[in-house]
Amino acid sequence: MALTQGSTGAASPRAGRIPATIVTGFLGAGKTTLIRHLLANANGRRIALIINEFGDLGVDGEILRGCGDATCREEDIVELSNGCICCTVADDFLPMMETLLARPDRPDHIVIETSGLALPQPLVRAFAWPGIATKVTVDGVIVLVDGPAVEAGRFAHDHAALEAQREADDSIDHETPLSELFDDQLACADMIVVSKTDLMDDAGPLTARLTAAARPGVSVVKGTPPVDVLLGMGAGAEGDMEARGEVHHHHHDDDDEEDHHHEHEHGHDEFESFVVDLPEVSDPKALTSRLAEVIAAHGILRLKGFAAITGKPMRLAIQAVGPRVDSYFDRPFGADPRAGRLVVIGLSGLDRAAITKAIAGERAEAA
Ligand SMILES: Nc1nc2c(ncn2[C@@H]2O[C@H](COP(=O)(O)OP(=O)(O)OP(=O)(O)O)[C@@H](O)[C@H]2O)c(=O)[nH]1
Repeated sequence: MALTQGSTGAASPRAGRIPATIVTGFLGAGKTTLIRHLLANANGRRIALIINEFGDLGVDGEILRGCGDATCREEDIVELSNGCICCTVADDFLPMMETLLARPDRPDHIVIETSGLALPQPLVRAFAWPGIATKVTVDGVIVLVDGPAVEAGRFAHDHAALEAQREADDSIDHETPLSELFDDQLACADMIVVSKTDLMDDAGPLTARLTAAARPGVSVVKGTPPVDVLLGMGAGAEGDMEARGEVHHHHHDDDDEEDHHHEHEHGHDEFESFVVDLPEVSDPKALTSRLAEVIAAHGILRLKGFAAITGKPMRLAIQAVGPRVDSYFDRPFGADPRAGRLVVIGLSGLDRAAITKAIAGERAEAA
């Protein structure tokens, strides 16, 4: 493959740059689902996958490794487990990219799944850094939008309504970071994919709203677009940051572009996540209804992981977004210990002890 040549640095600036697609979107918007679709339909492209986990449990990596697809090779999945990319770009992301690019079997395409709470802008900007800019280009930023959630106003992006709300009540501020994050995601998008439209009566009004909020010419699509639509956009996003809401808020008159610490007010401290170990359970239905109760009682935004069910060789994958709990058997435990793990994500202030207890209560009940 041509890309492995020219390592002495004589290549022209554009030649041989590996396209990288960034997949972003809120918690549970469907990023992992879209990436599985990409991997399963890669059509011979070698895709390297970078996953920016939120929290300390590599659940998305586990889910993707569980896909059993031959194109989904273990060594092609790299996890960044230090949380928000924008805080760890220099220490974590850039060295990892350099390692990836130094491999003899360089990928044809790189796909990066950001954690549901990271801003895309700092990540895109990292591609303009020396040492990376000549080797990789951002092919496109795909923003997943959870159709039913946004339609229900859970991640409102209507500034006028929000300002009115803030004027009325200064104490409401945990909504602001969510809406800002949402706006920032939309502003950076090359394509917006609305997921879960199968659960909506009519996605038309939401699609129209998103089209109006996005940059001109950005397409808003429903469901699962073909891979050739998702990859190969050729956006060169790292060279186009002004158009993408880069300076939209915080410290926009600060010239020191490399001072990432000045951009920390984007709200990821408003969230927390923790891991609950889950011993084998006997009744999967009791488990999922228990989890639904815990989610409702504690305002949990996202819960995912897997469980061991007595008598079943397969892991029970568990996915909850808001009140909806899905479960399915994804793959055999194999050599892994037969025990479950769940990552719990919510706004800061989760009552960890009570949640852990409530989830363990299931164990006592089911036994
Ligand atoms: N009904 C329906 N469910 C979907 C669709 N897309 C995704 N889901 C479900 O929504 C849940 C979350 O999907 P994921 O792909 O894990 O979302 P994610 O954005 O990767 O989640 P985080 O990484 O936690 O932010 C899973 O249970 C999916 O099966 C869709 O189009 N329709």
